[in-house]
Parts: sequence; C-alpha cells; structure tokens
Amino acid sequence: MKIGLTGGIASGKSTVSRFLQSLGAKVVDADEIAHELMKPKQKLWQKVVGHFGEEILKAEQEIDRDKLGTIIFNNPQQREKLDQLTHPIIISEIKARVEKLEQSYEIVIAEIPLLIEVGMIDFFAEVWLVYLKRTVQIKRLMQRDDINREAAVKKIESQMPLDEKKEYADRIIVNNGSQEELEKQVQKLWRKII
Ligand SMILES: CC(C)(COP(=O)(O)OP(=O)(O)OC[C@H]1O[C@@H](n2cnc3c(N)ncnc32)[C@H](O)[C@@H]1O)[C@@H](O)C(=O)NCCC(=O)NCCS
Ligand SMILES: Nc1ncnc2c1ncn2[C@@H]1O[C@H](COP(=O)(O)OP(=O)(O)OP(=O)(O)O)[C@@H](O)[C@H]1O
Repeated sequence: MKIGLTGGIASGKSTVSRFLQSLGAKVVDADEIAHELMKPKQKLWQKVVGHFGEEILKAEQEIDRDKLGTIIFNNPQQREKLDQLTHPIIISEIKARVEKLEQSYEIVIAEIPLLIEVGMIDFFAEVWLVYLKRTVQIKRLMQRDDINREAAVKKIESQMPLDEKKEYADRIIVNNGSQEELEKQVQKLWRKII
C-alpha cells in the first residue's frame, strides 16, 4: 500500500514519519530526494545553477540552500521557476523509488510537502495530512528555523493553505498538542491500516 504523507511547512511530517518508521513502515522523503538530485553533477544541479547563477553556490560547488531559500521564499516568480525546473524530475524519482519499494514492503509512506500542489494525489492509495493551527505552525517554524515572524509567514504562504489541503486528505492527523498525543494518533491510524 502506498500512502502519501503531506502537510504544511513545520507541521510535523518528519516527526510522523519517524513514528511510522518505528512501527514498520518504509519511508521515502521528498526533501531528501530533492537535496540528493541537487548535489554537484546531479540531474538538477545544472538546471538550477543555469537559472539562478553561480552566486547561489558555496565552496565545492554545492548549492547554498539558505541563499536559494531566501530567493524563492521572497519572490513567487522565482519560486515558480524553481518549481518548473525541479518538480518533474523530483516527482518521477519519487514514483520510481516508491514503486520499487512497494515490491518488498507492505506499507510505503512518501513524505512530500507539496504532494497536493504537484498533483500526486492519485498515485497514492491514501493521502494523510498533518494539520495544525496557524498560530502553532508559525511558532514552531520560527523556533526550528530561527527566523522572525515575517519570514515564517512568507514560507507558510508559499504553500497551499492547510485548510484547503484538508479537502484532499483521506485522513487528518492534528498536531496542535504534544508529541505524545501525536504519536498516539499515528499508532491508532497504523492499527487501522495493518
Ligand atoms: C528551497 C530550498 C533550497 C530550501 O532548502 P532547506 O534545506 O532550507 O529546506 P528543506 O529542503 O529541508 O525544505 C524545508 C521545507 O520548505 C518547504 N519548501 C521547499 N521547497 C518549496 C517550494 N518550492 N515551495 C514551497 N515550499 C517549499 C517544504 O515544506 C519543505 O519541507 C529547498 O527546499 C529546495 O531546493 N526546494 C526546491 C525543491 C522542492 O520543491 N522540494 C519540495 C519537494 S516536494
Ligand atoms: N507535537 C509537537 N510538539 C512540539 N514540537 C513539535 C511537535 N511536532 C513537531 N514539533 C517540532 O516542530 C518542528 C517541525 O516538525 P517537523 O520537522 O516534523 O515538520 P515537517 O513538517 O517535517 O517540516 P518541513 O516541512 O520543514 O519538512 C520540529 O522542530 C519538531 O521537533
């Protein structure tokens, strides 16, 4: 069974993935795949540097993700350009990995922040959404990325609003409370699918 796990930035997807992994799921992480594909000489590196220029590089030709993030989270046109360049390749890599793993594992979870935005809903048997209140999301994002409120809001607003995402989800995991409460919800969902 292929399950797509999504949510907003800093909503708790990776935390949920960790719980699912410890319960026995095999997890594929879209952010990790994107990072791999953007390493020097990999498929996306050339495309991204070709458009954004060498000023986004740091030592050893690595893409400086802080710099690239600052550009795209402050400029919707540049974000759209990056998405156009990267998403087709990221999507096909996710699909290939999930399909391969599905041959050996009962449950494969793909953690994909922009699953709904990129139109991957139908690839999965179910879509799970990690949801939280905007106030809690802003607070957690500010804390985790060590950024101010304005920067956190910009990142959140570069994605489809979570209330809209809810309409596409088969199951909703609410993460306003403690990590223990979150873990209990995940365990309950897990029991339903195995
Ligand atoms: C913008 C980049 C450089 C920031 O790197 P950084 O290491 O700081 O963050 P990380 O990659 O861990 O992403 C953190 C979160 O940002 C959000 N995010 C990332 N890219 C985007 C985007 N294009 N649009 C909206 N939100 C995004 C996601 O919620 C993601 O979980 C990096 O995320 C990137 O290269 N993004 C483009 C590829 C992409 O779209 N990835 C998402 C795969 S679905
Ligand atoms: N229930 C919780 N209580 C307190 N902190 C939490 C809770 N759930 C997650 N966090 C914290 O909030 C931050 C975001 O969580 P996490 O990294 O799991 O989100 P994410 O959705 O994977 O983020 P991203 O979109 O950036 O990949 C982390 O610092 C995490 O430790």
